[in-house]
Amino acid sequence: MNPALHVEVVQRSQSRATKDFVKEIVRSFLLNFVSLSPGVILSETDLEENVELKEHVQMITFCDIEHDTEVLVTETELVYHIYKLDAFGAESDTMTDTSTGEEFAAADVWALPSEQFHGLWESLIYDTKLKEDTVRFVETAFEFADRGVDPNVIGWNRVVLLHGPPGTGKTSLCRALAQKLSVRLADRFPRARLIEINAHGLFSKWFAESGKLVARLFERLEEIVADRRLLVCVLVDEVESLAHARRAALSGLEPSDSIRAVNALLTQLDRLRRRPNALVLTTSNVTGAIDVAFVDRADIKRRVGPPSARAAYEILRGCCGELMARGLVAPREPVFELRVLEGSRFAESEPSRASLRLWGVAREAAGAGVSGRALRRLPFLARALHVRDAAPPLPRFVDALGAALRDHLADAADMDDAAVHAPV
Ligand SMILES: Nc1ncnc2c1ncn2[C@@H]1O[C@H](COP(=O)(O)OP(=O)(O)OP(=O)(O)O)[C@@H](O)[C@H]1O
Repeated sequence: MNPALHVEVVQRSQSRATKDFVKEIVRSFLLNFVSLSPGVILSETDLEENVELKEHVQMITFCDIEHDTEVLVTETELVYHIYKLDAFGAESDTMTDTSTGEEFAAADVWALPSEQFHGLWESLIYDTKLKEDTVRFVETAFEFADRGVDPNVIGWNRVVLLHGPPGTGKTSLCRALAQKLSVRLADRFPRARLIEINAHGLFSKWFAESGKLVARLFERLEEIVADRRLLVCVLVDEVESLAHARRAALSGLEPSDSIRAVNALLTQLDRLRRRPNALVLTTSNVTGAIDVAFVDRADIKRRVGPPSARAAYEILRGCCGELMARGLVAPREPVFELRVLEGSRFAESEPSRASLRLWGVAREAAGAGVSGRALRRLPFLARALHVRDAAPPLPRFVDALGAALRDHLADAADMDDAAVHAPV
């Protein structure tokens, strides 16, 4: 038997059916298939001919975690995850600065799986198995916690550190990971929350009060993690800012109670990671050692870099698809998958010309180390600045993307220049 294929099923919010019922109708629907392709998503239009599915199911995703290629239904165990999306978005856990009465969002709290993060996982494209490996790491860590494996005997913990240059998708990947875990671990944890701590804010403007704010924030967190059936993912973005704050405090630039506040936050996070239902997710733009002990001990440390040429091509291909679907680039025509493009059959042929040019843009972007964030902005810049007609054909739009990329690179070079010549 092959490794399991995970089938994620989004149940419609208004459906009152039980999970077992939904699983059964999806299972019998999938009996019609001989093989399934990991990564494929069946949306409303694909499901509308089946009356029951149409009523209860919004989307079915075959996850690409274990498999790269098509699998035969008869030879693969299908593992079903049925869930509804939370439509409410984040609630800010606000606190009040007692000295001024001002309100401050110390953390944003999301109920997972959230509608807001739906599709985020699929939208992140890396050439390596970064996403898949990270899920496996965290799942294994929860399995060890479940079985009570002694961390003194075998080194493992539930602290994730994603580090790398800005705009490479670290924060998005943390959110997507929390969402994925809420779906995959639903048997163990029927409910899940993502808590994004506003560490930057806690220690910049609110220094005088930050000790009290940290204490209150963690009192709330303690209440939340006390529920063992709740998965609690705590995200601390730009964790190096904590180390900076502490260093500034130690060097006498900041008042001494702020040292205590930063240390309190670190101690609390350290304590939190020992709770069997908690996961601490951290990101950093600094690649070297970060002066924060509990992060140093993170077992799940991954470097996230700018997209490779292949990943950049996939990102831009998705962008072109979206603009064609919205009628902003017309007519609709295929942008080929890279492996199809690489097959000799398509090389240099008319239908593949736009794709080949897009591949050229992707290679240029990757060669210059353009981030995923900047890549996702290129289509907007191309459309705003480099095409005049309402709906340009794809080849012209791809040329505009190339022009937008060159603008971006020239701007980046200007900024570097300005940084070099800026007064110190
Ligand atoms: N590899 C990628 N694939 C797809 N999209 C990406 C990729 N990298 C970045 N993006 C997009 O770039 C945007 C910025 O991502 P995000 O804020 O998560 O990056 P970050 O690394 O946390 O940045 P920063 O360090 O500046 O906070 C997101 O919209 C994300 O979708």
